[in-house]
Amino acid sequence: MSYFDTSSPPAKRIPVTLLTGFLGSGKTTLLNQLVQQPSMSRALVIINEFGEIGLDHELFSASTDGEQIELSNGCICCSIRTDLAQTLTNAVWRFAREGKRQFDRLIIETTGLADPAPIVHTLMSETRVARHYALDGIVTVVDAANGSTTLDRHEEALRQAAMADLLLITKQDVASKDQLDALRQRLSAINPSAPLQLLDHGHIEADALLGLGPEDMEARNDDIQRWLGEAASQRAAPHAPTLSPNALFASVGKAEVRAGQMPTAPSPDLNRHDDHIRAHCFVFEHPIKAARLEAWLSLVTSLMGHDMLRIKGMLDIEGRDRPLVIHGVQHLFHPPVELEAWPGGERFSRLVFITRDIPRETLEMTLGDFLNS
Ligand SMILES: Nc1nc2c(ncn2[C@@H]2O[C@H](COP(=O)(O)OP(=O)(O)OP(=O)(O)O)[C@@H](O)[C@H]2O)c(=O)[nH]1
Repeated sequence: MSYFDTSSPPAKRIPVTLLTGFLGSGKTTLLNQLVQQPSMSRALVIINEFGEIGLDHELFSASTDGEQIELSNGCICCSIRTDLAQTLTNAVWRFAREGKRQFDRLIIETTGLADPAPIVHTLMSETRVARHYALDGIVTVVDAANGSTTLDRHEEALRQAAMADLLLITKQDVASKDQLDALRQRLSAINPSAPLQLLDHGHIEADALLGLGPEDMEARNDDIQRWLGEAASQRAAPHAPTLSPNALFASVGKAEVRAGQMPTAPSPDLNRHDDHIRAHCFVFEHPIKAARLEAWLSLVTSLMGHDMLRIKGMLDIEGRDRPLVIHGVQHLFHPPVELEAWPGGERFSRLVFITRDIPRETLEMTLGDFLNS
């Protein structure tokens, strides 16, 4: 499949929101609030539990119209992926009346210990699932009081934060201001492209969680900038290391950019526990040759896919007038989306990578080699 081929846009599929977050972070509390809202009235909810007792199932007050299914005795990220695929495939006819599907949106609440990646793979690469469903966004809930400790101790929590399209911080009422500030900074360093929002006992407009992928932003050009992250809206400083006459490189953290400083790597202190996870932003001033970038993406994602947590980009491709938006999770890419116009009239390519244990230099050198070959 070409990363840049927009000739046959996919048929409209059921958008899926993956709701993740560590144990006790507040996922079910949020779901309980969400399903009361009108925009969720035709949502099907799948709750994955770990262990034999379906506690969440009992705590969850089902919406009046929405439906829910419980998957238990395992975690969808590992042992019951096949169950998930089967459940999703069956749901299309199981929740239908007179040949009409009764839901038009799906929310999957994962267990607190789930790595989102295998679930995303099931959604995007299992043919029978991908035919009906499309990932809309990954929403990760982080507890303000325990979040930092959890990120220190649990790789799963780090991956959940790194892969998110939206980060929601819960329990601010029981956290100190210092705890909250430190967590915000840390999350921004781990995943500069995900907006952060505070949640009070799960209260939030459901719409804030929907349409997080580029497809829905086509009509809202300004949101693309947010989707890519503030980091990606910054052109590299004039003296930033140069890849080639055509390419400038920057690796920036949201905090630094917000403060209006020069783009630099996040400070070691901020990232001391998260050394493995890094966000890298590449900025290119001149049009890119599609075949070369595609060959490079294909190589790096096949060699390092597991550690290439997210890839987002808005590209100026040679021969195209409009911006092309790409969006990948590990080695899987959503169909590319062509936007009507360049946001803010600024025509240049931005690529953001959130990686685990992939040094900036590796990306920088190989990308430079491919683009200049
Ligand atoms: N103080 C406070 N408590 C909250 C908030 N949000 C959730 N909680 C509480 O945190 C506890 C855990 O919330 P849940 O919604 O069950 O968390 P969960 O992520 O679904 O938990 P698991 O199913 O174990 O992964 C519950 O007692 C909630 O009432 C909040 O904003 N403030």
